[in-house]
Amino acid sequence: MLTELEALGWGTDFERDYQAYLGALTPEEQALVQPVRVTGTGRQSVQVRGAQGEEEVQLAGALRQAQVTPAIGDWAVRQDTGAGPGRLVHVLPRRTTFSRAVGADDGRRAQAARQQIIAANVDVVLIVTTPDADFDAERLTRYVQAVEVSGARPVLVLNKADLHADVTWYLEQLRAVGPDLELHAVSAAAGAGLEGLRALLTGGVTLALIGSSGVGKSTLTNALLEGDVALTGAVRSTDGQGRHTTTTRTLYRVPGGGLLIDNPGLRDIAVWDSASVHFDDLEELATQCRFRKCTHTTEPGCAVQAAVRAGEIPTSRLAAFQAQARKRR
Ligand SMILES: Nc1nc2c(ncn2[C@@H]2O[C@H](COP(=O)(O)OP(=O)(O)OP(=O)(O)O)[C@@H](O)[C@H]2O)c(=O)[nH]1
Ligand SMILES: [Zn+2]
Repeated sequence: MLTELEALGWGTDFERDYQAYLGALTPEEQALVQPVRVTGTGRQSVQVRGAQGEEEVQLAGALRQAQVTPAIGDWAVRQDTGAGPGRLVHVLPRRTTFSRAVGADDGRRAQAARQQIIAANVDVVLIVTTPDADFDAERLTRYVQAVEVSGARPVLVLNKADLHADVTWYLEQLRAVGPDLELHAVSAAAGAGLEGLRALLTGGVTLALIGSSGVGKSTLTNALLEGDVALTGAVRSTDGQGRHTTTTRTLYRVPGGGLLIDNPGLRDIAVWDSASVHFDDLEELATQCRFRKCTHTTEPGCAVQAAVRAGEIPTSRLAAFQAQARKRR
């Protein structure tokens, strides 16, 4: 049996970072905090879920000052405030991130450009396509690369398989896109082939869907969630000062297990900028390399190479990390 936190995607990596955070607190302070996952985001507040259930919380002043913006899927630290809703005091390092540059072309200083995280800690991304005029193997290859760079695992899904008696040609094309990738042919509308996708959602796996408009992402989401959600659930509530607030919940628990993020920004893969990915996990690992200026190529005692060899980090993600580091030098 999974604990409530594990069912939300909690694991040893987050536990380690959380313990490190606790280490800097007094025992009195430690007693006031719990880990929570961000399930919805709004202008002034975020929706979180932890062992105690779901709640809307405010950001601590220190987080605002540091311009830390919790993203959907983030693991964060909630602190009791004594009365009323809690507040978020810390965001744990992200394992995977999808981000895009914002503010770069709004006519103001280029330095004002910053990264907006679209989603954090996604484990598996379904790249959805259809056996029709939308099918484009080259575009699918770019999707696969973008997903690998984020640190998540891409899975190919041919939806609307019911459109043809025989989809063999499409499946062959998809196999060529990623010979090692898991591949599923489904019909979301007919509910066919969904067992294979449900099998991906064991434990606390977090899934997201991408693909062009009209390939059936909403239909697939509804099928996986068994119509169990008020889709694009706007959560209206009243904060500690009696103000009305709205957060948009986009991380859902799937009835049979696992979690699903359905986020408009994530759908719009056209705006993804792989040069702007964050590498919190790799930067943290690099602090354990024997040499401070390790390039993570052939140095002995390289913690990053060790993680790649252990299969914890995809090679493509390390390559993207090194390319970004070269640009900075
Ligand atoms: N034949 C067939 N049609 C499907 C299937 N799944 C979805 N559709 C239809 O395809 C159309 C688009 O489906 P959506 O789920 O809205 O697609 P989407 O990817 O969410 O589109 P956006 O919201 O624009 O990104 C709808 O008319 C669905 O009924 C399927 O398995 N077979
Ligand atoms: Zn190294």
